[in-house]
Amino acid sequence: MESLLAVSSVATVFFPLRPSPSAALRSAVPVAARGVRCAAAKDSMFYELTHDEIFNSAEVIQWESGKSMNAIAAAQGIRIRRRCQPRYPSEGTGADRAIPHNILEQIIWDKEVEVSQRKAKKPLQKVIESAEHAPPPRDFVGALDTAHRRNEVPALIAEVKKASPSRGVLRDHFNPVEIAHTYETNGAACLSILTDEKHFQGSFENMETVRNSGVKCPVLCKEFVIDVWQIYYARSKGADAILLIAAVLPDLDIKYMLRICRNLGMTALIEVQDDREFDRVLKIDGVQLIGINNRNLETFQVDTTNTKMLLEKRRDIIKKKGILVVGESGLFTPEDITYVHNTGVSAVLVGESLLTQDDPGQAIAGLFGKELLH
Ligand SMILES: O=C(O)c1ccccc1NCC(=O)[C@H](O)[C@H](O)COP(=O)(O)O
Repeated sequence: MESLLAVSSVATVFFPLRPSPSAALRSAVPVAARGVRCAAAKDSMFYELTHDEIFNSAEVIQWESGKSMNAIAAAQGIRIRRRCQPRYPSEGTGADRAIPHNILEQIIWDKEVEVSQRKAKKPLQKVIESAEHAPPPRDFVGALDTAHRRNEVPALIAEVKKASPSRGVLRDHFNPVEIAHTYETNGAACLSILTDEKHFQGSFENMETVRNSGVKCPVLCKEFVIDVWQIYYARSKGADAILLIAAVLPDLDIKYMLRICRNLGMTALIEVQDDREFDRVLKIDGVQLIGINNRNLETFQVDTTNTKMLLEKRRDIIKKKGILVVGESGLFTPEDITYVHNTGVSAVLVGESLLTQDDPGQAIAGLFGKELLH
């Protein structure tokens, strides 16, 4: 344990934005070290990681042997770099670090600044305490599964987003509560609510207001998670599920964040976009829900054949593990829905094609070619 505590104090003191060797470990240790004694922390943050889980982790061994966060991530095929202060000369400080390579990297760099500011205002311990007073979490996967069986088409996760980097403003008159209610009335199984302010014009306030407005659908916090603080914060605002993006998070972060979600009663929707990410995620125990994004978050290109290409090779393992798969992005017509359904998805995540219609809820029947039943 000593070694871990030492590691943690280095990370905490010198690299406040550094989310590694994983955000998970760095966040875990200070909580324990500061003697947080609330139930959530006791159950999920520290005490549940066994000695073997911590010390057999290849990532920790790499980290302790001097590899940087970005080097560990790159070894897993992750191209998104963290803009933490360099710890080793090999991380570089040159011009290549000053300019993000793509929009996802820009979003993550902005998120590092945002999260550190939010944490300064409301430290983890306070957020954990707030999460204990949130409304009880709802069963996200159960709602999808039930809706899928009932309607014999993929269950709908209907997205509430005002704008996106690829499309700009989708809807001038944007009332998240109104949109959420019309989605629910017209058969959405779950809601996805963008919380990123800078790039999507979303907010945690939107999500909290919708969750407290009388909707019954479970709510996904559509956020760019880089730190466990965000998971507790999302729960404190009523989220039932949260997005974890494999293109951004190394395996150890995903494992640890999954564990935190489980202990909070939340579902993690783990998003993949290519073969490598899919295979990484399938090796992680306890994954219930995987989203295949048809949109390449680095180039914005949308290609619905991505779902088919990735799923057809992995049907057996998905079935064996009982994982529910969500087809995400770029779905506009009943043919698109049938196409991804035939590839094996049980749910779809749809934003733009609904939000650009006068009544996003009524647009659901047009998208599916029939009305969805509750
Ligand atoms: O939508 C974007 O431009 C975008 C850019 C960078 C990162 C994420 C982005 N979108 C998140 C999503 O994947 C979508 O909001 C979601 O899957 C719904 O897609 P759509 O139906 O195409 O709005």
